[in-house]
Amino acid sequence: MFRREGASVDQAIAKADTLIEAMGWIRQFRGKTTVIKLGGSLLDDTEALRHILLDVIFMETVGMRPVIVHGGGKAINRALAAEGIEPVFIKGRRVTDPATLQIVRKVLAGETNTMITQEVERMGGRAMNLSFDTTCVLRGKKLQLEGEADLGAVGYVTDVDRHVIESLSYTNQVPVIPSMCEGPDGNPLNVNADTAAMAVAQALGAEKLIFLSDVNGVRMDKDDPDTTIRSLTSDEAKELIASGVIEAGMIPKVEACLETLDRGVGKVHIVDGKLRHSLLLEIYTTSGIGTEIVKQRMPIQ
Ligand SMILES: Nc1ncnc2c1ncn2[C@@H]1O[C@H](COP(=O)(O)OP(=O)(O)O)[C@@H](O)[C@H]1O
Ligand SMILES: CC(=O)N[C@@H](CCC(=O)OP(=O)(O)O)C(=O)O
Repeated sequence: MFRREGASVDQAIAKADTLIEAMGWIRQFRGKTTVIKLGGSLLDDTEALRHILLDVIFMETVGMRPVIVHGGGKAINRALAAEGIEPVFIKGRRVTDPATLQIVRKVLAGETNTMITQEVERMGGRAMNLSFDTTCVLRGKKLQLEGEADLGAVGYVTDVDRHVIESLSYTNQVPVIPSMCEGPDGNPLNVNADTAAMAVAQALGAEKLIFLSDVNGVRMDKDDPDTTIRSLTSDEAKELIASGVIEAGMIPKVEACLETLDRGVGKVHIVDGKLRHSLLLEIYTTSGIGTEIVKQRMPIQ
């Protein structure tokens, strides 16, 4: 005879309660675009990546419109080392000579882009790679940092083909975009992935831009997770860059946040992608997680 187990019914009710609780924030973000920047620091961690992509598939399934922009700095460094090429960075940007550019293209627009897209599909989602080599959606110009040496084939995005990206979102596919753009002469330029994500978020009028990295936000001591700063204003962030507290790969990330805020987005978050379900936590908790950067702090009433 069939007998219901009390405990399993209770569990099922708890799960149903969770779904109902989620309804508010699903409604809030349904039909809205969230740009997720996936740092190369995370892409090596298969478990973390799997959980992030599951969150992305969930978001897409409930009608949010996630768009992935990814880097791959660590994988590029490995591929360069295999060829005996020493990486050189200026203010967090890779100096990109022709040999380096070839490797960046193979790793970013080729291997990494394909791997993320295939992983989404393998887990039951639908994704489309919008790589420089397949469907180019980012165009730009060569970047020259003020007072710094020539960076080579490094660019910044000036034009985003939002119609291609949106048409994928509207047909329930997750666009996956590597951080390279086409220069004015039709040749590829290497773009820092944080700045590429910023450009995409602005062009799409995204509701949110989330930087997923391997750290739980901006820290006073970059090696000490207990020194994470929960909230920073633009001015405070600039001071931390000037004083050297924010360095290396965190510089372009924070600069991208500042520029996004300057264009009218209310808040940008830097979140630890290794924390399980960090994406969903970021979206449905009021205070968010990681470091939030705001233009100005609201006065306490
Ligand atoms: N003040 C800081 N707080 C946190 N991380 C920092 C800070 N300054 C430098 N970093 C470094 O920035 C790294 C994140 O940037 P990056 O390596 O480019 O990551 P991603 O691949 O996610 O873009 C961290 O792993 C950390 O080593
Ligand atoms: C110009 C420039 O620096 N391009 C970056 C692109 C990849 C990237 O930004 O990857 P992360 O997100 O892992 O840092 C590079 O070559 O490393």
